[in-house]
Amino acid sequence: MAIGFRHHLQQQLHRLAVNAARPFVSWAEPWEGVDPVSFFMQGPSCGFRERFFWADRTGGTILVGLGSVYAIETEKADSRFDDVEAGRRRWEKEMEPYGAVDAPPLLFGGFSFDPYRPGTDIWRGFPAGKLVAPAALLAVRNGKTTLTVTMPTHQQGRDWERIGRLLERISGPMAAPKQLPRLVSDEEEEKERWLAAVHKAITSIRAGELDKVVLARARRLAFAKTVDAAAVLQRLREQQPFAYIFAFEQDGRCFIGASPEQLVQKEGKTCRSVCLAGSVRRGAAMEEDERLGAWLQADRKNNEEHQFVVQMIGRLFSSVCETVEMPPAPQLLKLPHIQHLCTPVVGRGCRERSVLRLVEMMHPTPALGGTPRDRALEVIRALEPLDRGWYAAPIGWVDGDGNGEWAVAIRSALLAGKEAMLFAGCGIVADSDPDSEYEETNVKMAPMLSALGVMNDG
Ligand SMILES: C=C(O[C@@H]1C=C(C(=O)O)C=C[C@H]1O)C(=O)O
Ligand SMILES: [Mg+2]
Repeated sequence: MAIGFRHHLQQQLHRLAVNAARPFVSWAEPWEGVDPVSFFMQGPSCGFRERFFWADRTGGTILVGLGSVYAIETEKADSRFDDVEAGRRRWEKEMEPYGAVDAPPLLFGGFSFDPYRPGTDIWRGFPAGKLVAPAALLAVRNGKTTLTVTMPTHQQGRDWERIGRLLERISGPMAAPKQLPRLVSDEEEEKERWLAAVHKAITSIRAGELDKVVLARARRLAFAKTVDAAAVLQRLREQQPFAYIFAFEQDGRCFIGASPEQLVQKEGKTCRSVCLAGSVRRGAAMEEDERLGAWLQADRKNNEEHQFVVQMIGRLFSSVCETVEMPPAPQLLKLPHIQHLCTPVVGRGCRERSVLRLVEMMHPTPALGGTPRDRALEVIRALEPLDRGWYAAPIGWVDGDGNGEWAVAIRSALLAGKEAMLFAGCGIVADSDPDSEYEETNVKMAPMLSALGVMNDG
């Protein structure tokens, strides 16, 4: 079956390439029975140096990409969104899609949190902005799986060889992801220093210098062996069913996570977002859990944290959409380790053509930066010693029409060889208590710790 399929694909692409008027062609073909994580796993052994994984909150859309046939990368802080959007438009013109119409080729991408802050070596390969068109894309939508292969028309050799290998391997018996290695060290920023930074932020807020700022901290884990991204991905999929599961890997460095937070989705003229801020842990028994949830919904400090996000996203959607709908009071979003205040927002009659424009306007929302935005970014630069890299920044995909979905890359870790760097932050407002905020960041690291096999929470 694999040989027949491979031949068929190659013939289609060859025929298209010969007649194509544009520099790239793609062919999409239904391809049932392939597991997305197994597909992801095959990347390195087939010679692909880039891998991408995306599953939306419902698990209804799963996108897995291997390789890179077209990439847009920018380090320009002032123009990064323009650069990336210009690259997307160029892509739209240079690309001829054929085959199954419901599976168009797309670009995976990500941005750094703060391009004005000098980057450190740990985030090598993760620039201020990047979009990549994979050579092979596996897409699961509405229960149907398709493979889309994208090739430059002038030269198909190297990537074609890799795809041939991929088709061969994926039809054979599947290996399981590697076992997770043993933890050998665990370092974090000194707790007292972080608490002092939070204390300073509270003082500035009470002095009226700003309303809210999000401060983050990191934890560096070292393992006895290399951490297999596919194994972590598999566990995240099992353990975090209502989160966006994402992975963005290049040259063996993989940024991975399970984020509950949608930044923005655009589908035609409809756009959606979720305001997420205000948190408490889950209770051990149902009664305690409900009590904590009711406390969160009534708590003034958490509601204040939340309202800054609602105001900003509501205002922004109103400026680009004809109508905006949102519930009058926040709902509870319950995840395995944590519960949040949550306000979904829907905008109709959106005037922007590309989701990337919406990403640009929205990042960073007060859920990850603060209010007012510029003042909060200054406070983060002054008080946070961390290089956030792509943590707390937009990650997602866009297609040739400008539709796509982006999440905020939180509950995440950067995997590099035997090391994993975990990140978590929390919204500081006038009524914050440093010790409770510290505890909140611990709860937010639990999903990644559990996926890495470091925390056993059954
Ligand atoms: C910053 C993070 O989470 C954000 C902060 C929240 C809060 O402070 O209550 C809640 C959800 C997220 O918007 C994180 O998980 O690292
Ligand atoms: Mg909070």
